[in-house]
Amino acid sequence: MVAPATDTLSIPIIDLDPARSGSSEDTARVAKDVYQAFKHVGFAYIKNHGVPQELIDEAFEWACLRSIAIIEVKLIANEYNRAKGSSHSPQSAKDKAPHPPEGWYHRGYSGIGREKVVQMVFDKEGIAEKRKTPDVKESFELGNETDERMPNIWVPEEVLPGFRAFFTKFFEVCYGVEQLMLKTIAIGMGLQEDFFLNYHQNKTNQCRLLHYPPVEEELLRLGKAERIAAHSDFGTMTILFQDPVGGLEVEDIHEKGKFNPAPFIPGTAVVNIGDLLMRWSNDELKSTLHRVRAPPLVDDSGLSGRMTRPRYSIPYFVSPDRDRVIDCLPGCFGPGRPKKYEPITSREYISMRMNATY
Ligand SMILES: O=C(O)CCC(=O)C(=O)O
Ligand SMILES: [Fe+2]
Repeated sequence: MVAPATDTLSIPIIDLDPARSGSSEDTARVAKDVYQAFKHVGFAYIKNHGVPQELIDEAFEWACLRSIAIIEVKLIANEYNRAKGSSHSPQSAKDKAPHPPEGWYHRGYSGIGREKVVQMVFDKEGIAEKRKTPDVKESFELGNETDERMPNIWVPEEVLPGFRAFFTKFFEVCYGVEQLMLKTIAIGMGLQEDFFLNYHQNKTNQCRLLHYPPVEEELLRLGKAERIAAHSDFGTMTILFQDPVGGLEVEDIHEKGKFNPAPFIPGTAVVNIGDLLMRWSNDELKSTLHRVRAPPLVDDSGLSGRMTRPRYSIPYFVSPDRDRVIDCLPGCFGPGRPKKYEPITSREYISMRMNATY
């Protein structure tokens, strides 16, 4: 059943449960809703997605308290250090897992200002210009434990015991959501149900722990600082868990440049289509621009110098296996509907976009 999130917000809420446990008619109904959402909005909220709430809570606990946040980690780390008689500071813990200099090798910890998300800007000068307005965020990236091209870069076990084991499990559970979504998208598009699954065998996905520290609200509103600038995601789709703070905004499909809030809705994850699936479908499914700005004001007292609350989010980026060629899907081109894009491998496209952000 699809329900609008609010009167003004066009992102539908889709219950995945019938597609998991219902009849083939139930699955077909969910698949139709998923297809409509991605065709008309590019975004959907999914509920009964299959990631238990306790696991999500624990993931945020790691992100907020034990992993990447600076202030909170200090407290935890100090307690931990006292107990262990060791001398790790939280910053040095993060510095023990640094993101490599190459943009494409997207693993490990990136401090504030390290990554600057840009939208289709690839020339050096253009990128340098964009970097003048930094993204005020820090992140930790991890992927499939068996990925040989991009091995994970973990904070050492003795510094953050249990972190690696937890996120290895979390990553696998998210893969289950991915599989269900890929199946419903394929059915919704009239393809064999395992069509996309066959392109996503190697779990070349990426899970990211994002922390946007407090920043002066006015700087965000004036565009002098950004949390994450307007961009489209690169791969097949993104499954995003967000905290209740808010700030995620999605471009209105009918009005370029107008961004609508995508607030936290308890019990849901946000799913959006990435560029590769848009290319694959000859633009039938939309890779919609989105960004993170200041969360909505609770009271607009106009005080300057006011700080925003920190925001945490955990996106799981789904990409096709690296060597697979993404070419226009059957049924998405024909007489009077030419292919809009050249075929490209998943690796080529994603590396090109990633390299522009570091
Ligand atoms: O923090 C968020 O909600 C958005 C993150 C995002 O869009 C991204 O990392 O691509
Ligand atoms: Fe994104």
